[in-house]
Amino acid sequence: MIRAHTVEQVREAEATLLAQLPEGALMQRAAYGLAHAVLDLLGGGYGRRVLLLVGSGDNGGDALYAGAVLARRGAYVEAWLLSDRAHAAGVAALRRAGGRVGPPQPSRSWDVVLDGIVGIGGRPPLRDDAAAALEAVAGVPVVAVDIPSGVDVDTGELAGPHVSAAVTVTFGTHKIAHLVDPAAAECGVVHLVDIGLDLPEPALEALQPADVAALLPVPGGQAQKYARGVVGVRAGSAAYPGAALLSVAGAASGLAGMVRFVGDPTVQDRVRAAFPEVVGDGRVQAWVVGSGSDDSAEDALRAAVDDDVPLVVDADALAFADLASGRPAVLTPHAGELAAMLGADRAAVEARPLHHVREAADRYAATVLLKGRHTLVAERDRPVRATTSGTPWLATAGAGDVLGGLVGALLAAGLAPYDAASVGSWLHGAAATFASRGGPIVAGDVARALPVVTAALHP
Ligand SMILES: NC(=O)C1=CN([C@@H]2O[C@H](COP(=O)(O)OP(=O)(O)OC[C@H]3O[C@@H](n4cnc5c(N)ncnc54)[C@H](OP(=O)(O)O)[C@@H]3O)[C@@H](O)[C@H]2O)[C@@H](O)CC1
Ligand SMILES: [K+]
Repeated sequence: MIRAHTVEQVREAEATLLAQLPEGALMQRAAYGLAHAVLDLLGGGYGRRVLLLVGSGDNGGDALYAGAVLARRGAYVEAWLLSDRAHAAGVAALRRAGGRVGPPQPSRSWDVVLDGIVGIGGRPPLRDDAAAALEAVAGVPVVAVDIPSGVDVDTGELAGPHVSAAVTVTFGTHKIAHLVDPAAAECGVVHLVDIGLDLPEPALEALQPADVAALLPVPGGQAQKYARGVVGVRAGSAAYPGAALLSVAGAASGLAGMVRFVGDPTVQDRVRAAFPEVVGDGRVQAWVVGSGSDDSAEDALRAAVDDDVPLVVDADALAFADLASGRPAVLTPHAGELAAMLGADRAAVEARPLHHVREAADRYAATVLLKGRHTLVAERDRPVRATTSGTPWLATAGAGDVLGGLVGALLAAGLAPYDAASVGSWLHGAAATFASRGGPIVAGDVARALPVVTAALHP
């Protein structure tokens, strides 16, 4: 599991550890980890040209000490101090190691910039001098120290000019901005340096393959189809038959024992032709409702709610999500749908996805899965789960229908809504990555890749 903590949690853990260690020890751990990540990125130190952007806090201190390590490895290192209160011992260490301190020489070109402007002590927006420094080095790859300066650490929101990093080297634990967009998209590859912090329950987490493998219901030797769970799909319409086919494709991933389909008769024929294993109405352990349902969405959701089993509420049915409130249910909006559910603007949801997904989980008393580059799953009193599997090629028509069906299958198989949503989202992203191999995909490819990706979890 990748765990992310708030600034306050990190500060508390840091204080405990600082009291037990000699002065400066934590910063030395951080700086060594940082320097080695830079050496990895550059393929060595000798002859490389490194510019440090140094603010007034310990984030700048990390950059200065890492700069000293790099200078001792033969790099040419210059520190551009953005404050006259830069970390004094760090400045002295860099000078002793042969680094130069002062405004950068205009003619010089840089292999890498270390962003030590602000870390977890920064309060966006960045000050003008810091923003001007970033402009001056535009185009040079940046390694962000702890956090790309200018992003909001605890929310993942952006506020004005900020660093776009190739690599972010963070310390002790991930921070929320490393996992939540739009900030997460500015972090590049995130590298965690263990500095020995003892941390509480995280504010946010991201499942890793081993977590998904542990949560996934796997049939035992005595399994039979009904006991493995039956998932029902109420989706599609004469106008949108494809949505039904893709929802069923996700549901028929093999993770539940059986799939039922209920819907428009013409759509039903097409579903049966494409999926001979799918049967008609009857008892289910979970319903998936809404994609392509057009104006039958409300009736379909009411019928599903009457069965009193866990639900996936998707697409057209989200307009009636109140019906699922307080029930075991996963609501699966994209940003536009979530905006409509909350009476907000789509742009506001995209700028503050974490805030809005939490608000929806609270308002609807349900599990809310907000689709996006890093999908978020929120439920009251639980850490939000961010999905980091996936590929940009997954932004394709019908992919959401497959996801809804898949989450429904996991609910039917016995996972609680929070786990079904986050495990389903992870598998969906992993299947997309597998199917894509770096190239374009369609939604059906994602569904077809699900069994392979699932099998790979239990080698
Ligand atoms: N926690 C840990 O376990 C460990 C932490 N470590 C490191 O310490 C870092 C935290 O250091 P920190 O607390 O000194 O704060 P930091 O992020 O350097 O910035 C604060 C300074 O920035 C300034 N400033 C504020 N807003 C600004 C803005 N918008 N634009 C421009 N400037 C702004 C503000 O200046 P002032 O307002 O006082 O002028 C303030 O003094 C952490 O991220 C990690 O790198 C590791 O060494 C070891 C383990
Ligand atoms: K930084």
